[in-house]
Amino acid sequence: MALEAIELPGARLAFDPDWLAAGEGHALFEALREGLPWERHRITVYGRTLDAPRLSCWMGDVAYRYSGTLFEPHPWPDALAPIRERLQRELDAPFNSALANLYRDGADRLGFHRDSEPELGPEPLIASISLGDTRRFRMRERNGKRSLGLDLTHGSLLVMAGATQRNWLHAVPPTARAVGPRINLTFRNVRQSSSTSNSSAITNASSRPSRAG
Ligand SMILES: O=C(O)CCC(=O)C(=O)O
Ligand SMILES: [Fe+2]
Repeated sequence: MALEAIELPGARLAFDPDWLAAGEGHALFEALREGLPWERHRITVYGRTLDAPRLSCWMGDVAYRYSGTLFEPHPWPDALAPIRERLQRELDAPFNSALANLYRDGADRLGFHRDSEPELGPEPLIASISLGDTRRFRMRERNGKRSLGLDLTHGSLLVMAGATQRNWLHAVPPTARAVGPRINLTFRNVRQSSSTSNSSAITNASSRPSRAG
């Protein structure tokens, strides 16, 4: 299948449930699960510092600040090179960074947040690849009542662009269903000039009820 638009007011979304062939996705899942230096990030929410309820790994070419912490990137693993190249080619956009999240079971989660760090620019293009067990992705309007649920299946690609981060929040809620591990990769482009400077990003990030979820 190809990328198809998902109609949502004030957002630009596209989804391809089969972006990666199943076998390629399984090989990538195993390579990343075994090979990435998974960490439990510390996150600051409303002034409190907590362990994130999932494992993460920040990769790429530039440091990145969120929820009050500056993350030095890990180098790109070989397994991601063809994925990054294909995304850049197909979406005609650069991606100098990626955040990997490992949801070990249904208790691991990500609370409602926006990917609205200033370093991503006003209309970030974010390419989100899911591997492993399916988890439900939730979107909720920031200033309205509309919401959307989307099953992010193995090998799928979700693209968030345009005003999506301005108008919508997103989350991966916990589930009581028996689910196995899931890896999500969000490819982003971080502007180098502001990513290493000043504290406005910290203030901005720590006021969001974001990553603890
Ligand atoms: O796991 C997902 O599908 C979403 C990840 C996400 O929103 C993020 O890393 O900012
Ligand atoms: Fe996000």
